[in-house]
Amino acid sequence: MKLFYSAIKNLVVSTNDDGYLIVNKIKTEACMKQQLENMTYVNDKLEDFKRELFGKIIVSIQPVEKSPLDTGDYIVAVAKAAKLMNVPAIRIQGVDNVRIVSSEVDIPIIGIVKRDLDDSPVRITPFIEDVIELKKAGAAVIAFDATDRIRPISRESICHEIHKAGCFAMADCAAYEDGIWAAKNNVEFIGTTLSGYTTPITPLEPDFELIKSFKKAGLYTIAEGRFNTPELTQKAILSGADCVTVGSALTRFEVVLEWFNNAISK
Ligand SMILES: CC(=O)N[C@H](C=O)[C@@H](O)[C@H](O)[C@H](O)COP(=O)(O)O
Repeated sequence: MKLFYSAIKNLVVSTNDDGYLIVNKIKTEACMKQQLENMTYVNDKLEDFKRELFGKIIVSIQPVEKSPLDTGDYIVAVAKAAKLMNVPAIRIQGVDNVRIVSSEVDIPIIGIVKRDLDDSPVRITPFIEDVIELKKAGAAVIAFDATDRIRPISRESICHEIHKAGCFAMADCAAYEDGIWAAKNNVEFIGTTLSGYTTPITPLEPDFELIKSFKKAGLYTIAEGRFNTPELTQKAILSGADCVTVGSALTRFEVVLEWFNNAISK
């Protein structure tokens, strides 16, 4: 990721693969022009993508595990339907699923890998290898757990690796501080994904206060987590979200069926 490039007189300041600053003398004017073009290209791509997402629904396609619907065919079919409905991006779990969807559907993928670790509560994209494999599989954005909890690899390293791979990063946050940390680390997209999932009890409602505080801090905010009705997604946008990710309500058949069953058995 060449986002950090900047030209100062006849010097180019960049970061190497390990995140260290390197200062190079510009040999020719053409070289300087190329560096600036690279920087502009990445920034333009980001701004275009942010505009495409703005005010829209991202669809998270993560079927219930071990369900008959937990198949590549189902995920691809939903991705194709999403594309036909002009959905600007989809969120996919698992390297194989990202690979099959990216080979069959032309739609930006926010990729994640979920793992259940013995020694850490962090589940979403905990390892460097996950980042590398998601990139290879075709993810445009890689989301990761951005909470400050015990974890195998630091969130700084994960974030650095995502940018090094040439992908945009999305921080799955549980609290305001996570979003601020992410913004300081040049994370492009800030999500409310983990709010309510780092505490013993998950509230029924989504976290509208977190959306408001992210927006107030000037962060590009993706509302995610329990936006189960059109009314809640509308309230997310009115609270300042740039876009909203919906998963269960659109793609988890068994979960939705249970909502209906619970309603009539009361
Ligand atoms: C907490 C966690 O692990 N969330 C996951 C993140 O990828 C998914 O299980 C959710 O389905 C997704 O965030 C969309 O949310 P909802 O299904 O509530 O619309």
